[in-house]
Amino acid sequence: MSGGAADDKRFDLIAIGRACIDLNAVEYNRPMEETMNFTKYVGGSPANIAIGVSRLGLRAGFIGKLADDQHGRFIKKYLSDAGVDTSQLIVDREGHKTGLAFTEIKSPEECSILMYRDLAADLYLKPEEVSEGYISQAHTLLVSGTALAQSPSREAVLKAIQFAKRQGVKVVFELDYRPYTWKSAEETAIYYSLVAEQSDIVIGTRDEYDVLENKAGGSNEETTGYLFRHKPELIVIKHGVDGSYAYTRAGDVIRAHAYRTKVLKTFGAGDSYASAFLYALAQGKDIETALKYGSASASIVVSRHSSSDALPQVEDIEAVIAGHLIANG
Ligand SMILES: Nc1ncnc2c1ncn2[C@@H]1O[C@H](COP(=O)(O)OP(=O)(O)O)[C@@H](O)[C@H]1O
Ligand SMILES: O=C(O)C[C@@H](O)[C@H](O)C(=O)COP(=O)(O)O
Repeated sequence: MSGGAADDKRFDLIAIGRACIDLNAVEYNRPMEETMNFTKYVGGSPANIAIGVSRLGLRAGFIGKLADDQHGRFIKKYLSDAGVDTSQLIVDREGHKTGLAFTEIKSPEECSILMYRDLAADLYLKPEEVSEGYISQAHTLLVSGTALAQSPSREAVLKAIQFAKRQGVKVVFELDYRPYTWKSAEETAIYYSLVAEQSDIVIGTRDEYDVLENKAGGSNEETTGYLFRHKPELIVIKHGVDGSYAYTRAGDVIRAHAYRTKVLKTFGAGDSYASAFLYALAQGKDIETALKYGSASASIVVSRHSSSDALPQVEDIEAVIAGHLIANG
């Protein structure tokens, strides 16, 4: 994955999946039952990642489906203003709705998300709405695991991956597991492993890899031993505030620490991490540096209110890395 001056590609990264609305509690340190005010932001993991890489200077596009309503139009404008190409954002004509995520900030350690995703428009993206020509214009296709939860979005994503492989576009799989939309653990593991085995890079938390492998308490060694028998060349496994590891097919293991910060809430960490990590790789930085970019970006976002508006600029990330305050280090 690389950008650069003599580049015949139009995009560094195209993300596929959901673009939704986050409603983040304005009153902190309170249960949802007592929260009266929420601020509206664009949300949805792949949308956040597209916004994140665009804010860092990469050329990003998005493939997805939006509700034909005020929320859908808000999302499209926000993505477009953030520099993300929205030409492949299809407007739903069948009455489906924008997915909503209400966030609860009980304490900096205790956050949760209450999702309203019945009939969410993003899950109705159809295979015939995915363009091979569009995907061919990117270095990287970023796939979100949640988009595999239901048909026809599932088939649309599988087709996008087929196109990417045919066009020599790298596939990055962000596991992005949201239990709400899946029917069973077995179903999730089948589709997660199917896609992970075909991807060039896989990014997820330790818990998400356990979902992929349909077992509890798995180890990074078991996960990498399994996935390196397939396509992946790089596997990133995140362990929350305890940091993260990158494993390469060549056998390197690189550890990154989390950066210490004043945490407001924990959600948004994963999307900011993925966007800055992928940005750094696209800039040709080594994996150790890319992990630092991801960790630094996440430390910034967990100290701010949103997961999208809060995504940082390159200078903010580099200032954190230069400041070098490591959590649990
Ligand atoms: N409390 C925290 N303080 C600082 N950085 C954090 C904190 N929690 C997570 N991070 C950073 O965000 C990264 C991703 O967090 P994690 O919780 O594993 O992912 P996700 O948000 O996808 O569940 C971690 O590897 C770490 O660098
Ligand atoms: O992914 C969603 O639909 C909600 C997100 O927009 C939300 O901000 C969030 O939970 C981000 O999660 P994370 O980056 O995986 O922590």
